[in-house]
Amino acid sequence: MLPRQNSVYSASHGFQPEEIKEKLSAFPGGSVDLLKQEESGLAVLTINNPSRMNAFSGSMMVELEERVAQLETWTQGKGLIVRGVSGTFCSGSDLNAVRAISNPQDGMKMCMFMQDALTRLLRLPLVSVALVEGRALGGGAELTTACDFRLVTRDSVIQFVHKHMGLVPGWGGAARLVHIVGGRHALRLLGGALKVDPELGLQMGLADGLLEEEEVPDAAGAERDAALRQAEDWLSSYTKGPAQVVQATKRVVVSGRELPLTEALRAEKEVFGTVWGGPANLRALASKTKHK
Ligand SMILES: CC[C@@H](C(=O)O)C(=O)SCCNC(=O)CCNC(=O)[C@H](O)C(C)(C)COP(=O)(O)OP(=O)(O)OC[C@H]1O[C@@H](n2cnc3c(N)ncnc32)[C@H](O)[C@@H]1OP(=O)(O)O
Repeated sequence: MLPRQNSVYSASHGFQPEEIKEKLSAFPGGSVDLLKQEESGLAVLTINNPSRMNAFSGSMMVELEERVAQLETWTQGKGLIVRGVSGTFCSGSDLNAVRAISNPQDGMKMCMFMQDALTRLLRLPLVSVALVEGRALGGGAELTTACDFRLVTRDSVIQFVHKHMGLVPGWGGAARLVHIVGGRHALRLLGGALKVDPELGLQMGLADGLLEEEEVPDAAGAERDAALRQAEDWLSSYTKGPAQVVQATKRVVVSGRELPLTEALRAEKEVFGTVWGGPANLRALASKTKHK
């Protein structure tokens, strides 16, 4: 069974998605926008709540899950860029909503909901990039870890501020961070609530690339479009070719990342069977080209 088909939680954990959605929807504001480019197979997921530094309201958490569900069924999808508007990535949960659901029961429900949504985001059979412009704080820092790669701009800061709030990550960010940078660096970032600038991010392996500012003729809007274009160019190196092959590639990596070896090998065999002798394989064999 490929990991993507296993939700993190079930009813036995008290996980009732519809009930939690209803509760979260009581905290409106902002949006999570999805733009799918059918021709290229690239999509952009935008965290859009500028008056709140792109903090996640309750309704935005619900929208995030809905967008992930849309992407889970996108058979022609190959790549995904996650970004925020107005030069900020995301400042985590909306603190107004957090205050209203600060009781243990509601906190656990929000935690399970966001862990499930972000785990499914990372498991998407698309190559995903967090385009980190400006600040990514708290849950926003956790969101960056729910993408395969992180590209940062010169002004970016990723900070797991949870300790300052008497918390630990609740959206799965700690578990993913250990996988990305290792236990020692994860303990430094969480225990010290370190501000990760591009240099530190590249040094620790949290950042996969630095997007240098491009000379652009006019307003900041064009500058941000330049960052998106650079991110798309970077991503295109990994999304060339048929969607079926790109999706199969991500699936075998997800299996290898999450499953014990024997299960990962069996999952790999399953995926291998979907592309062996497939159209792309037969075309490549027919062309007899030597790959550089
Ligand atoms: C599991 C993790 C999860 C959780 O525990 O549920 C969390 O993520 S908890 C939240 C963690 N995030 C934070 O603590 C960040 C809080 N925000 C800030 O530290 C600062 O706002 C900033 C992001 C560093 C920006 O500072 P600055 O440039 O000085 O702007 P302002 O502070 O004036 O913010 C502008 C405007 O945005 C509102 N804002 C910012 N962040 C949030 C937020 N997380 N929730 C709600 N509102 C937020 C801020 O209140 C300002 O609004 P106005 O006061 O109405 O102008």
